[in-house]
Amino acid sequence: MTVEPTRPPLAVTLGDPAGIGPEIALRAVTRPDAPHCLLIGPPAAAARARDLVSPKTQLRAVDAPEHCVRTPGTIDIITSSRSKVHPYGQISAEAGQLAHEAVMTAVALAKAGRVSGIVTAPIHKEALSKAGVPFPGHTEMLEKYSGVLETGGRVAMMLANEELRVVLVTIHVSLREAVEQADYAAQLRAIRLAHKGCQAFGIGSPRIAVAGLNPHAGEGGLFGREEIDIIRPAIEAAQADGMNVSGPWPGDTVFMQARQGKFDVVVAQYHDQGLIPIKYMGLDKGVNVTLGLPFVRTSPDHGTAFDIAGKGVADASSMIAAITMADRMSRARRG
Ligand SMILES: NC(=O)c1ccc[n+]([C@@H]2O[C@H](COP(=O)([O-])OP(=O)(O)OC[C@H]3O[C@@H](n4cnc5c(N)ncnc54)[C@H](O)[C@@H]3O)[C@@H](O)[C@H]2O)c1
Ligand SMILES: N[C@H](C(=O)O)[C@H](O)COP(=O)(O)O
Repeated sequence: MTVEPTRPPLAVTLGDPAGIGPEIALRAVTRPDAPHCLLIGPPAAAARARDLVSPKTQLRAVDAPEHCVRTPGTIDIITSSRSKVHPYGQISAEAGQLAHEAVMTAVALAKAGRVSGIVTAPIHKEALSKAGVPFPGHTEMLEKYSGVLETGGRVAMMLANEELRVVLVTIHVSLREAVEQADYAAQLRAIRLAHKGCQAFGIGSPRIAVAGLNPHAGEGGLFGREEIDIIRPAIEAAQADGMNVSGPWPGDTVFMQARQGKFDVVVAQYHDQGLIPIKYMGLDKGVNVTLGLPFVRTSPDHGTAFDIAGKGVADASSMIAAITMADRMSRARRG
């Protein structure tokens, strides 16, 4: 039976063709209970993944989301013209370029409201860099391509599972740069985006905890003054704006407290401070959400896993969770 879609599909980009992205995407979108999805990526990678995880599925090339028809056993795909097969597990400029192209296509469709949101399979940052793409990851790319920067906005990375939500003050930079970048404006921006992001998840007045930068949140200045000079003033400004925010809390215990229910979200100062607690709870559970965009974007919480690509053993749970969350968020946005 063919069902005419009533709302645009979710765009699912295939990520780096040398990684597990195509296979987890195929596994996720061919589930019987999956929402309507449109794949975007290189045709050879899609066909190889289909052969690996869902050989009976037909891939149908379409040139626009409006031409998608939801048919059991068939998945629509917008393909790039090139169809070379990339060896699994190898960093290459061409694979990075193909991954980048898919994201650009998806963003253009999302900005025009022609897809309900974007779910991105993992890209390899070194491949992206080899391809000359001047962004370390999707988040920075989406901030630029979405037009958010032009309107004076910024985005933030949130990672969430069923027990914990984390928003980062700084993302893909060295630890040294993270300390430099975690200034007053960055603190306030992350707090505000965490506040709005939680509201989008239905939490009216989210309890936001801000983690300190230094051991024991600086221990009154004994281990650094960032908490006193930068983080606390930003928290006070956010409180004056009516947000339910507290801290700076010691980073080694604040995630445990949030998981126990004391906070709805933790604002973490740098990448590994925030993502280790989430990933340690299981790569199968977390979802990466970009806050501050004019459209929905989610992603699994893991990378390209070159070590297992093509072996058919990649766990698609996080990809499935990312698609489920994007579907839920896009329905909530549409009302
Ligand atoms: N959303 C994204 O685009 C995204 C997210 C994280 C990392 N990355 C990038 O991916 C590349 C590789 O990163 P990494 O090696 O640090 O982390 P990784 O998440 O790719 O792999 C870490 C370990 O977890 C395992 N693993 C990951 N996903 C799995 C899955 N679905 N099923 C079973 N096992 C899984 C891998 O086999 C590996 O042993 C890097 O370039 C990194 O920046 C991209
Ligand atoms: N920091 C993310 C993680 O570790 O899961 C990852 O690198 C993906 O980031 P983007 O969504 O910006 O590609």
